[in-house]
Formats: sequence, C-alpha cells, structure tokens
Amino acid sequence: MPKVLVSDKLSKTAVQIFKDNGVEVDYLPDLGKDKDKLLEVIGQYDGLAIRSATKVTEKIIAAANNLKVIGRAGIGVDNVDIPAATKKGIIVMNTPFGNSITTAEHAISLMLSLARQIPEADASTRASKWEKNRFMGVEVTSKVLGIIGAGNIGSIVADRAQGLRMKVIAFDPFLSPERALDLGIEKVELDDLLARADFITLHTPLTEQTKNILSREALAKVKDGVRIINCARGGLIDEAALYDALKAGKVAGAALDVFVEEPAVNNPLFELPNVICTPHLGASTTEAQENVALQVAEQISAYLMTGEITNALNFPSISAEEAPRLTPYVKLAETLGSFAGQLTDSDIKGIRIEYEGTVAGLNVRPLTAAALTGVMKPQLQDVNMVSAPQIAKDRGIPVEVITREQQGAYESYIRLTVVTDKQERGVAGTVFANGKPRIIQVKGINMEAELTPSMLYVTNEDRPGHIGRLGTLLGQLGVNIANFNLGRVEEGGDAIALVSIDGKLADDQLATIGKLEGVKQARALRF
Ligand SMILES: NC(=O)C1=CN([C@@H]2O[C@H](COP(=O)(O)OP(=O)(O)OC[C@H]3O[C@@H](n4cnc5c(N)ncnc54)[C@H](O)[C@@H]3O)[C@@H](O)[C@H]2O)C=CC1
Ligand SMILES: O=C(O)C(=O)COP(=O)(O)O
Repeated sequence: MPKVLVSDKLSKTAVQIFKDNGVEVDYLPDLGKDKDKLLEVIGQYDGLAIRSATKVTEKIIAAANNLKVIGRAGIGVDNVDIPAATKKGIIVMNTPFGNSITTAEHAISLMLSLARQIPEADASTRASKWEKNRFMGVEVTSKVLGIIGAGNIGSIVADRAQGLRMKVIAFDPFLSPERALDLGIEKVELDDLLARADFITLHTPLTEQTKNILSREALAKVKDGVRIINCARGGLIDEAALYDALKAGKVAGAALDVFVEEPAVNNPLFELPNVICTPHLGASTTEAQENVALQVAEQISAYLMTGEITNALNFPSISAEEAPRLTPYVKLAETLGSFAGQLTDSDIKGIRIEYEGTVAGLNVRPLTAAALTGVMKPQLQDVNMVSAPQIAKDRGIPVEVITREQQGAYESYIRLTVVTDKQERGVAGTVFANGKPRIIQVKGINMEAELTPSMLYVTNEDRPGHIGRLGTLLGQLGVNIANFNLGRVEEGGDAIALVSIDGKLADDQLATIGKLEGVKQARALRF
C-alpha cells in the first residue's frame, strides 16, 4: 500500500480521501516546518502533500528515495525545487483553481481596506479615540485598477473590480487580445499601467522575469498616491524601495499578504501606518482549503494507484480514460527504447520517434517519455518517465517526434531510431490484441518477435547452416531456447536472429557465441 505524508496544515478531508482510495497516510501538519525531521523521515514515503510551509529543497529530494509525487494543496510551487524533483523522477502537481476565488476576494478586501484605512480606523475606535476626521478615504468607483498578471486570480479580480465599477487595465505579456476583450479589460504595457493606475494589484508567479517587477525604477514611475496590493508572492516588490516610496508619500498605501521573508517578523514595513499586512492568508478560507485538500488528495491517490496524472507541472497530464489506452503503448515505447538503448555503446547524437496509425492520435508525450526512459535506463538505473525528457535535454540530445495518423500494414506502430556517430539504429514495434508489445522491424529488417525477459540478439550473414550451428552451440552451452525469430534483408544479405532463452547468458557464453562462424555481433538483452 503506498504511503503519503501530509506535512502541512491541510484540511483533514485529505486524510479521509487518502484512506478511501487505499493509500496509507501520516498526518503531521507541523512536520514540514522542521526540515531536519522531514529529512529524516521522507525516505519512507511515496507521496508528499504540502502547502507553503514545507520547503521541498534539493536536499530533501535527494533523501526522498521512494517519493513518486509531491502534491501542493494550492497554487504556488516556489517552495518546491522542481528541477531537482524532475531529475529524480518525482511528479510535482498543484491545484491550480481551488483557491483562486478566495485569493481574488482577499485582494479585493485588501484594496477596499486600503481605500478606507479600515484596520487603522478599527484600532483607533477600539482605543476609544473616535477620530472621525482622521480617516478620510477614497472611492474606488471609476478609479483605474492596474492588474499585473491576468491569469486565473487576476481575471477574477478584474471581474469583481468591474462589479465595483472600476476601469481595469492589465499588463500580462501572455494575455491574448481576444482574452482581454472577453474579460472586458484593456491590455497595456507595464509603463502605461504604472502611469495610469490608482490601484495596482499583483497576480503573477515569482519567476526570474517577475522578481522585483515593482523595482525602485518602476515605483518611481507610478502615479502619485497609488495604492498597491500584493497577494501573489513576496519577491515581486522591492520591499526597501516600497518602504521609501511609502515614506515619501509617492505610494499612498500598500496591502501585503506576502513577503520576501516568510514568516515575516520585524519587517521594516510594519512600522509604517499606511501599510496593511496579513500573514499569507490569501488562500485561507474554509471553502478554498476544502477544495485544495480534496483535490490534492484525489490527484496524489490517482497517480499512486492508477498512474492517472492531473495538474502536473513537470509531466503531461494523463486522464483516467487515457491511462488504460496508453498503458500498452507506454510499455511498447519503453521496450523499443530499451532494445535500442541496450545495443547503443557510443554517444547518442539524436533520437527520432515515429508514431503511425491509431497511436498517433493519442497523447504521445508520455509515450515519448517512456521511449526515452528505455533508451537511457541501461546507463542510468534511476531514470523514469518524469526525468528522462529533462535528462535528454540536459545532455543536448535532440528528440524528434513524428506522428502520422494514416494506417499502414499495422493499425498502430512506433518506430524508434537512435542516431550515433557510427550508425542509425531503428527498431519498430506494435501492440497485439493481448496488449503485449511485439517487435516488427530491427534495422530495416522485418521480423515478428515477442520480447521475453532474456533474449539473445545475433547479427550474421544469411548463409546455409547458420541456424543449425547457432542452435547446436546453444545446446552445447546448456542454454534452452524458448523461441527463435529470424529476419533478413535479402537472400545472402544481413540477417538477424532474436532468440528467447531461459535464464541469463554468462559473459563467456556470449563470447563463445560471438566467435561462431558467420556471427557479426552477439548481444544479451534483458526486458
Ligand atoms: N496569497 C496567497 O495565499 C496565494 C497566492 N497565490 C499566488 O498568486 C499568483 C497567481 O496565481 P494564478 O492567478 O493562479 O496564476 P496563473 O498562472 O493563472 O496566472 C499568472 C499570470 O501571470 C502572468 N505572467 C507571467 N509572467 C509575467 C510577467 N513577466 N509579467 C506579467 N504577467 C506575467 C501569466 O501570463 C499568467 O496570466 C501565484 O504566484 C500564486 O502562487 C495563489 C493562491 C493563494
Ligand atoms: O496557493 C498558493 O499559491 C498560496 O500561496 C497559498 O498558500 P498556503 O497554502 O495558504 O500556504
């Protein structure tokens, strides 16, 4: 039974869902904050469910020897080292929609709180000061709201702001003009947004491009008296520059749910009266926490129990309907890759994968990942479908994928070609009705062979007596033949024998076969 650790404060709904799906679960919501303890125990788990408090660093991933999936009950995954997880073959998934309404509502709440100085007015009233004249606010109706990042949350904010009769403009290089039209917002450049917005709200992930998007220079360009809301990620604003702009009155107020350092303690911004702070509460409503906990537990369970992949950030999705249809082709692709990989001794210069017939109409990305896994496994034991495409990329191996939906002699087939300095070696296969992969061609030579756990691959010249000699020699070596498959280019030309044998061939047996008259090459293959 797979075992999952919940190391952050997720709704307990998640625990029940794991149990209902036959997954063992340890619910230790404070463990994520203790990185030494996490390091100690992570090796026991197949799955890890987190929010933002657990930092899944390269060190944690290195120790996570059984981990197959990390599920983020929420959106931002900047607390997970995704490249390290990918290299170790661990799927990283999130729940991209479960808390977006809640977070958008938090942004709107903060905007209105800023406009009317509600936290300060509340504190003053409780202190029995009744400072009616001190708290003069601003209306939001007809004001310009500048949204940086009009994705899931940004577009909900736009919708709610339009309900408040605001004019919404947005800077987002990936926002299409059609989508902007749909949302009823004006797509603008960043400088334009800075110059025009009365309120600016940030809704991008933290990336190399968005880090300090509100830099000192950007803050110098804002409209005097702008109010800024950040419910996305701390590093989007240069906090020191914001401090100066608030002090100087250039920025009239800022409402921050997220900070460069979290938990935020003794942050200089706390000293300023025109700043409202919340402790990363954007996603904290009962509804959102139920949504994300339920969703992440379902997603993690589905992956561990059936191979279904949803909302993975480092692997293409595989739906519940697709998973069973893809399974035999995943096996075929990996087998073809393994066949070619075991025969490849020199540096790989390129890999070509052709899908023809029905298979070409399926989701071929997981199949390509499986083929690459097969090719690399003989050299890298730990490679899997998640890590293989990244490893190929890191090694500069170009991977070409060709799909042709029209059917040929077979309803579906896959051909994989590995290109090295010395040669191009192609191997093709199909899946028969029993779901088992079959080899149908090796190096352009047609044959039909089922792949069994232990096989002998022999290339030779097509000469009379060869089969007899090979069979006799195998008998003398005490090797039992389970199946014998043959193919040749033409009479007297290059030929191949693919022999299923019982047990494993020893090195000296293989060397003896290699010396047999007419044999060009003899290799032992394992599947
Ligand atoms: N405070 C909290 O508790 C929560 C914070 N968040 C954070 O909110 C942020 C937004 O989340 P979603 O809307 O779900 O993400 P999303 O991926 O749907 O939208 C992000 C948008 O940012 C845009 N973008 C990317 N690079 C950009 C750039 N250089 N300049 C301008 N726009 C850029 C993208 O095109 C996309 O439209 C994330 O950082 C997420 O972690 C999400 C939930 C809760
Ligand atoms: O979903 C996100 O990106 C969030 O920032 C929410 O964080 P949390 O789960 O509340 O720690």
